[in-house]
Amino acid sequence: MEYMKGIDGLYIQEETAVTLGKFDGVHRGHQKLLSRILEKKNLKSVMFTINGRKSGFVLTDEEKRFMLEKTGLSYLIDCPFIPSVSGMEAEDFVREILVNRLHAKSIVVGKDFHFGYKRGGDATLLLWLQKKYGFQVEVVEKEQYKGRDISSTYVKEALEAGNMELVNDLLGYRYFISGEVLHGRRIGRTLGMPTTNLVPSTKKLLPPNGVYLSRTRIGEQAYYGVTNIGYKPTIGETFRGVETYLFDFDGDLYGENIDVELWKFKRPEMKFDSVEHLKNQMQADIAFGKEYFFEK
Ligand SMILES: Cc1cc2nc3c(=O)[nH]c(=O)nc-3n(C[C@H](O)[C@H](O)[C@H](O)COP(=O)(O)O)c2cc1C
Ligand SMILES: Nc1ncnc2c1ncn2[C@@H]1O[C@H](COP(=O)(O)OP(=O)(O)OP(=O)(O)O)[C@@H](O)[C@H]1O
Repeated sequence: MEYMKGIDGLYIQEETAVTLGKFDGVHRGHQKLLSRILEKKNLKSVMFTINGRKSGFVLTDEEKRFMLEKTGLSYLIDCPFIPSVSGMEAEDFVREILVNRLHAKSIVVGKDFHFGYKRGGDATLLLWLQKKYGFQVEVVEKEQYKGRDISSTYVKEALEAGNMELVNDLLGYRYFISGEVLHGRRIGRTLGMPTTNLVPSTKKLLPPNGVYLSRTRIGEQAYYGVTNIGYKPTIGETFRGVETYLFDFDGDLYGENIDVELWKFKRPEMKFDSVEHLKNQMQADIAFGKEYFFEK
């Protein structure tokens, strides 16, 4: 997969099948569009992403790239929402970008897709322009879950509520947090519970602080465990971290990149009056997690 940022110098020689949108989270609805462009074997597949926000993403840019890399997508275009793009009239965008620079022969969008200056363009306009510019448009019905259209907004609502089962159903894969394993204060070790600490990107949208049942991917391996998200109020930390106790793991992970999938919310993070009480609660969390993963 080739990654391209911005539209300066943007040019793809080959003929393409393009899908357009924000694509935060690459949820099940987005995946439907993606599979349509990937089906067109005689065309290169292009995901044209455009997003104006600076933070609060279900997937960070790196995580999105990691996910899309595995799908066989040919090109990922990351276009900032700058005036030279957002100010373009819809048809100008189609002609200048999609036709002249990307050689789009197939365009796939969801039913409610809007683009161009003041969201002036939509799927109907694209259908209208098919003949004039020699491409074919496919307008995809919205993928639903329990009677509601799946959208990034829906995923974010579920995430903010800590409803990981719903988040994961909407995404069609398990929500995860990527990062490098850093050194904690090494108190975990003295508690008999060594943990992996990572500090997520400030752009990453996290569920509420608390303890979650998790599965951590490390290269080709995966380990079940329990993860605490928060500031560790008992010992008082200055940053919001993601800390995981891995079941049945013994080794050194400092410096490794890991992906922590969150499966289920267990309890909110709490401030304990002693480290001993915290330790007892952590042991109870671990016992709960082991029962969930290994005895269900
Ligand atoms: C499963 C689990 C649950 C935790 N729950 C809490 C909590 O409720 N309150 C808290 O202050 N810290 C909590 N922590 C964080 C501990 O304070 C932390 O693991 C310990 O102090 C070691 O930190 P260190 O890795 O920086 O040495 C939890 C950690 C884990 C792994
Ligand atoms: N549930 C869905 N089913 C099919 N297509 C979808 C679905 N959701 C979005 N799309 C399409 O995927 C593309 C990217 O969508 P985009 O990320 O911009 O919106 P969204 O997922 O609805 O998020 P938001 O809630 O931020 O509007 C658009 O073409 C959109 O119409």
